[in-house]
Amino acid sequence: MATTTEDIPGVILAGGLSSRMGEDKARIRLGGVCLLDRAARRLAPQVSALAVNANGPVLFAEGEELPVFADLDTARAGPLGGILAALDHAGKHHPGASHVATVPIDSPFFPADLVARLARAADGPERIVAARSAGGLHPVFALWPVALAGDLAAWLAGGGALRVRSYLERHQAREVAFPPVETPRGPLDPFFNINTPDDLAAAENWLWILER
Ligand SMILES: Nc1nc2c(ncn2[C@@H]2O[C@H](COP(=O)(O)OP(=O)(O)OP(=O)(O)O)[C@@H](O)[C@H]2O)c(=O)[nH]1
Ligand SMILES: [Mg+2]
Repeated sequence: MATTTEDIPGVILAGGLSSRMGEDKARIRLGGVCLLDRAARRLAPQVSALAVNANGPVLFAEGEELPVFADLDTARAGPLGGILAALDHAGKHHPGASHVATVPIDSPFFPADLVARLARAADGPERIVAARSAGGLHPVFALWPVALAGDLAAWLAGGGALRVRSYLERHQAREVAFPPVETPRGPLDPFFNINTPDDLAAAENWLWILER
């Protein structure tokens, strides 16, 4: 099976607490554009439909109204809670889709060929495929089989580890390696992640370098 991107819906994971940032990361601006709009712009051309997982109000600065859904359980289960909600959403709204693509809200430079390359590595309807770079494994940048919705729900309900990595190991996920982005100031990890105000300042700097 080589999954094509023709029927892979995408979900932006924005359901976290943003505690290290101190304010909702979906709303903070990078180069004048809020992170939610940046993620949507980058993921939209790669997927068949786009939606947002969030546990609070969502504001679309660019006027685009995307479907928004919360975690199924009010107990915070970390990113896996958002991924389960994404599988549930896909099962209801995209019955032909075998996989859902997820990206986090806080990594604005992710590859334009992310979903296509992950999809090429999906060799079966129950295969999870996650992204890797020189910085390590990035388990929230992944393709998730809709068929695993029940298994993931049971794993979380049964007290399974909340670490996404543990779930990937359980299912022998495949990994796809992505190269660094070459810039005049050296290599940039395409999965650079904004968790703190310092990270945001560093991202502003990378954006300036990339847009020169
Ligand atoms: N749905 C959902 N998503 C989550 C949860 N926790 C984290 N995420 C998402 O998982 C991705 C990685 O999250 P982190 O950057 O580690 O955590 P965060 O909650 O955003 O920020 P911190 O509170 O500073 O750790 C982001 O896309 C988050 O929105 C959760 O409990 N539920
Ligand atoms: Mg993060």
